[in-house]
Amino acid sequence: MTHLISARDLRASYGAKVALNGVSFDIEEGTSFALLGPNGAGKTTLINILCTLQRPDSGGIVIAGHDALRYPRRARRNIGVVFQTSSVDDRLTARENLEFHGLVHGLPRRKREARIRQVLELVALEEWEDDVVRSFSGGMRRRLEIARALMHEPKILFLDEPTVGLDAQTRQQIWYYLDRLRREWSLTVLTTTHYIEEVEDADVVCIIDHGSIIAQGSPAGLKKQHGRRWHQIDTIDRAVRQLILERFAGAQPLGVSSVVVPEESFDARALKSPEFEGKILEIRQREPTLESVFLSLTGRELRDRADPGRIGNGRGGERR
Ligand SMILES: Nc1ncnc2c1ncn2[C@@H]1O[C@H](COP(=O)(O)OP(=O)(O)OP(=O)(O)O)[C@@H](O)[C@H]1O
Repeated sequence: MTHLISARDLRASYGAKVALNGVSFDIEEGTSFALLGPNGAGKTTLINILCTLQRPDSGGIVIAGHDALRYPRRARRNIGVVFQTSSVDDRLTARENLEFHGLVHGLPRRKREARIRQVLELVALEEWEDDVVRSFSGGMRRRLEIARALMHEPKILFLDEPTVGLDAQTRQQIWYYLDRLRREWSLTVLTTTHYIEEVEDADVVCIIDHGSIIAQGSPAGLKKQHGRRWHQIDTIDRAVRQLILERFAGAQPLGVSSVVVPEESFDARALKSPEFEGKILEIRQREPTLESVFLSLTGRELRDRADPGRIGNGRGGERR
């Protein structure tokens, strides 16, 4: 097994504020690795350190076999980065932005031309290559940023909150292109997000809170190890729901007349009592979610959801 990225005991602080409190992990080649955590957890600090923009107070990083703290340039050659805030030049065309990035990385003309065609095709921006970026939508800009980050053929792509500020449909597009990169280009992709729905398809999810990693594993593994099972109870009206909310510890309302109850406080016999006769429509068991993993590890909910109304993992579907 090849570790393309290894981080050891990374620590960083801003004055008295500790942003990273001893973070260690390994990322295998070809993996999609999602760093999930609430705002202020330390995700941006970690990305900045990994892409050699910021030095940690202590710790070590090896990227593609290079000690990134001693030889940042060597490490950097292997990395493409998409930052949280837009960094493309909106006075230039899409092609000019890519051309400029290729020049900075010293790509010869022929190689540059071929690579520009390749990355524009990947993010489906060929038709707009000669348009000025100022006229692009938020999603098109983000796609161009992904294309630009790939110009110098890095092995690793870092993306800091790649979908923040985009609408639901555009977020799906971005994930479609990132999935394609992983499938077709075998790239190692590290993304940070505070949208729990967006990490369901990652190979490895690393949950970070208050500057420390609190759990790491595949989404299925994390759910199995830390998730809670719930029972969804559909009732005939709000009044019955209220009764259940008062009776079962940790119960939460759902929709108009349903309620979810954690497995440990669920009591099937109580629901068969005369009090509830004819008032319960259906009882279903719900599998653990990553939301419940976060809740059981931190005692808090990761409330800032991408789209509270959406069911599912928020990916796939839209192509362009
Ligand atoms: N330049 C800075 N000066 C002082 N404190 C900082 C600075 N940058 C980050 N912090 C603090 O360090 C902690 C980690 O911040 P960081 O930006 O790495 O978290 P994050 O998980 O990326 O959150 P967000 O998604 O909001 O950017 C936070 O408490 C933040 O307030």
